[in-house]
Amino acid sequence: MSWGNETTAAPAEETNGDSWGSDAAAETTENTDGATEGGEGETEAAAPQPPKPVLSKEEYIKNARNQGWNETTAFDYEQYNRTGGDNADWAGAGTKYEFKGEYGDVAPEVPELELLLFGGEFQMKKGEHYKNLPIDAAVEGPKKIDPIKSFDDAGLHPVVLDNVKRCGYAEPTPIQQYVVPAAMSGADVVAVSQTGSGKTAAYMIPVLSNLMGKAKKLCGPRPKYDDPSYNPKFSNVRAEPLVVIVVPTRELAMQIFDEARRMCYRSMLRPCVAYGGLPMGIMCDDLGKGCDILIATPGRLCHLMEKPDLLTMSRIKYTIIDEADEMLNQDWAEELQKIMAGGDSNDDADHTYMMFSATFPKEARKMARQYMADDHYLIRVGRAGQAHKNIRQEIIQVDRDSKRDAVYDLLMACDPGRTLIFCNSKPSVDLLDDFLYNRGLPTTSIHADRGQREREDALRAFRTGRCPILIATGVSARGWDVAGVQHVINYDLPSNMYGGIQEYVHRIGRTGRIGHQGLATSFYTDRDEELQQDLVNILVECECEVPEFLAHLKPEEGAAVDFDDDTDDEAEVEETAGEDGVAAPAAWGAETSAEEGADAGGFAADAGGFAADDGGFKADGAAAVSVGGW
Ligand SMILES: Nc1ncnc2c1ncn2[C@@H]1O[C@H](COP(=O)(O)OP(=O)(O)OP(=O)(O)O)[C@@H](O)[C@H]1O
Repeated sequence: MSWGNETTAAPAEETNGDSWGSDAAAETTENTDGATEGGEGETEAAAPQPPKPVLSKEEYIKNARNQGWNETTAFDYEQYNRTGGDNADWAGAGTKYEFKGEYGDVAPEVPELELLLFGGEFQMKKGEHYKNLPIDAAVEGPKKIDPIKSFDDAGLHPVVLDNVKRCGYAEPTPIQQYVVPAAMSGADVVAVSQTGSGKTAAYMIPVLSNLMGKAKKLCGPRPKYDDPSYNPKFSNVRAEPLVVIVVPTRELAMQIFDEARRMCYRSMLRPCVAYGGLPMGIMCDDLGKGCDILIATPGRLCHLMEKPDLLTMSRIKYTIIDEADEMLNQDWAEELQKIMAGGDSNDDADHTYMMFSATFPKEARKMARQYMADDHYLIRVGRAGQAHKNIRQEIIQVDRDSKRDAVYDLLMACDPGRTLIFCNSKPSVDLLDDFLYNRGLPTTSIHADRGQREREDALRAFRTGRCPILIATGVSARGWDVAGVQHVINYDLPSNMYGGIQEYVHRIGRTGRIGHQGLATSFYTDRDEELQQDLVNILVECECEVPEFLAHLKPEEGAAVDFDDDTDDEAEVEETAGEDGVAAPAAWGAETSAEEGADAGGFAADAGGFAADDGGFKADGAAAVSVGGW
């Protein structure tokens, strides 16, 4: 596939990353100064590589075009100071369905908006390797959950069901099968499943469905547009949301806002978004038109909570924390405390809390419990922190000084396609962007020191394929869902200081989403030793090749991988406490099979799957159900 100008507008299906790319990694190691293919011994024995010819800028550009990479797009950074950037709208000001008072129970369709929300050629479609997603679910909670087998049988509000179909969600993913009924029951939920497994819709669908039936009664105030004294400058109302969804990054807030706009289409519920960098004027104007669902980053939300004329949290019924382990991090402690207390609504018995993530280390699990009702559900598909087999992981040993050349060679050896490159520091992002751009590659970059306009433009350029190579710091990329990312490159592996193995799982999870395949290549240097055992464990679990230089860390033939983080002490205690035929809690790391669930005296629940050969799930998943904590 080429990335010429025509291809940038190609439908997502054509660029869905299903190809594993070429054998680029192997080729690269041969091409790269100082980069090695094999073990340390081999490095020492390798003959010195002849120096590479230095090409002129024009020659580099020509080579990049010959390889199929499209034209580079120069960003005029001065422009941001002059005009505020490109002329596209702020993502936070995205158009949404505006329900009018005169509508009856069935609001009319708006074809242009429908096209905008659901017809996006860059919206992700389910991939053909969907059946590779883990299906084993472990559920702990007050009651047995009957997983939903289809959205039609889930008892959803018809408007939500319609919107689910418009999104092209033919059947619920494994995490949705359990979370939808649990959340519809009004219970608190903690849910963990792999990257790209549909956690956003898992909470959005049941929560909006629950509210839609009572929307007329519950919706927050709206300006009195038909009042003769209405004045757009002064007639704004206070935002009184029913749902608050808190996410750690601005880009994720915009993305979840998009999902909320889709699911609220033709309903009375009005979603708004608040994130740092979005001009206060635009944000307040939108909040002032009425807000029922608020998606926000923690800093901006806390800021708004101090302005009671703009926002009250007193009517919140659902508080949802996405990327919960990141949000439970000490860095956010103050904000999270404030948000979870929720102003005057905290004692409201009618208040549901939910937390979601792909990773949930022990420490975060302990903290999460303090916010949840005693009878909350814990729903886990696969192991917490598990990557999945749709991502082929390759680790290349590279000399630290040769990384730039190595990444250039790697890109030039790959089929052009959306590629996300992670560095650990902002200066590294800038330097690498300059280096690759000057070699004719269509790069753009994003990190926390960039202005919001630049960040939005960079992500838009990446999404549309205008700049198919995006270089980023890791933390900002949690949760990103961009169609057609076929390659993730860890230019720097995330050492423990940068989030360690959890961060690695989130980063590589930007590819291989919802049944697509993808490639993740990581450069390993002598500084990455602290990560080596965790890396090998993940590679073995996902049946990826362990490179020769790490082979000594593989578990003995036939031995299970030892994940240090599998169980909670509390869970171990409760394992002996099964009562009335109800199973003890499933350990965090353990796979729970139907047989195991049944043996443990639990309910062996059908995962509600579909035959594997039609691209769906195998119907052999199970849930061990238990009472108590996790
Ligand atoms: N039932 C479904 N059928 C098909 N596609 C779906 C379904 N549910 C969600 N999707 C799509 O799957 C993609 C991934 O979903 P989402 O971003 O919610 O994953 P996630 O589990 O939150 O990932 P991460 O842990 O990386 O944040 C999205 O593009 C979404 O539109």
